[in-house]
Amino acid sequence: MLPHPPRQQSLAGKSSAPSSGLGVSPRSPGLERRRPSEELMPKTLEGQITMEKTPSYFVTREAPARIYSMSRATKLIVVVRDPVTRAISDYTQTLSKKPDIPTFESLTFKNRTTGLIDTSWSAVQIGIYAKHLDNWLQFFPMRQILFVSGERLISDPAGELGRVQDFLGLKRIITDKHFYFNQTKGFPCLKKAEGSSKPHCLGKTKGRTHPNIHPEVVQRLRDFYRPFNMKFYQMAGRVFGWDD
Ligand SMILES: Nc1ncnc2c1ncn2[C@@H]1O[C@H](COP(=O)(O)OS(=O)(=O)O)[C@@H](OP(=O)(O)O)[C@H]1O
Repeated sequence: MLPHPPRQQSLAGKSSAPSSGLGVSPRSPGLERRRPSEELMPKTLEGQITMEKTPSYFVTREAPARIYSMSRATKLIVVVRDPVTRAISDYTQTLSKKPDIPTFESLTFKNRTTGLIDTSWSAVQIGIYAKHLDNWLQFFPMRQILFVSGERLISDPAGELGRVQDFLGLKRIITDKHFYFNQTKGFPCLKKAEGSSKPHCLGKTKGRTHPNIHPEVVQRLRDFYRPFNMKFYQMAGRVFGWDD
């Protein structure tokens, strides 16, 4: 027998495997979190929400049809950030695992002289959000998709999570009171971790220092993404302000 379909799905970011989420999930009543890599999706009972997080789904061509055939009522949450910063972040993550890879600049351009961008490089490709969203809209209406601003998640975590809770039809349990800004980490952290009375920040792999990229390269990428960003704002019904 197939497991009961999850009612909620979350897709964002870089990694291709299901992962434990952003670590900011004080337990809401009825919110279950499991890792499908470890066990099958559990049955979802009345009043419960089942959640799964696989960042690469957002950019996987087959994912919308597969999720739709499992449950067309699935709600989708995607964290998006400025695609230029995202590409640099993606590169930084790869570099930390494989220090011998070519420079960011050489991977970005197909032809450095003409400034032609290599759109087949995944770090560039993933940031073309409008294109990926198009795929999802073939199956799911916009009202079932929530885009969370990666920038606001840092500057106003409670505000962004307020939107998430509303979208899921949950009471606003996570508020400003749950966060503090950790100066050392340079990011918001939880005052109390789940099931503990101690503060909790995300790990060392979140919030790494990015390498300095030549401003000309950054500008060329900004110009490249601008039209896609504009299209994306229109489709998503929210201006993320990446080109201000
Ligand atoms: N509170 C808090 N603490 C630390 N980091 C935070 C936080 N909120 C958002 N971020 C941003 O999350 C980025 C890492 O998320 P990833 O996209 O790599 O996650 S995942 O691998 O897809 O699970 C990470 O990107 P980098 O700065 O490039 O490391 C952060 O900018």
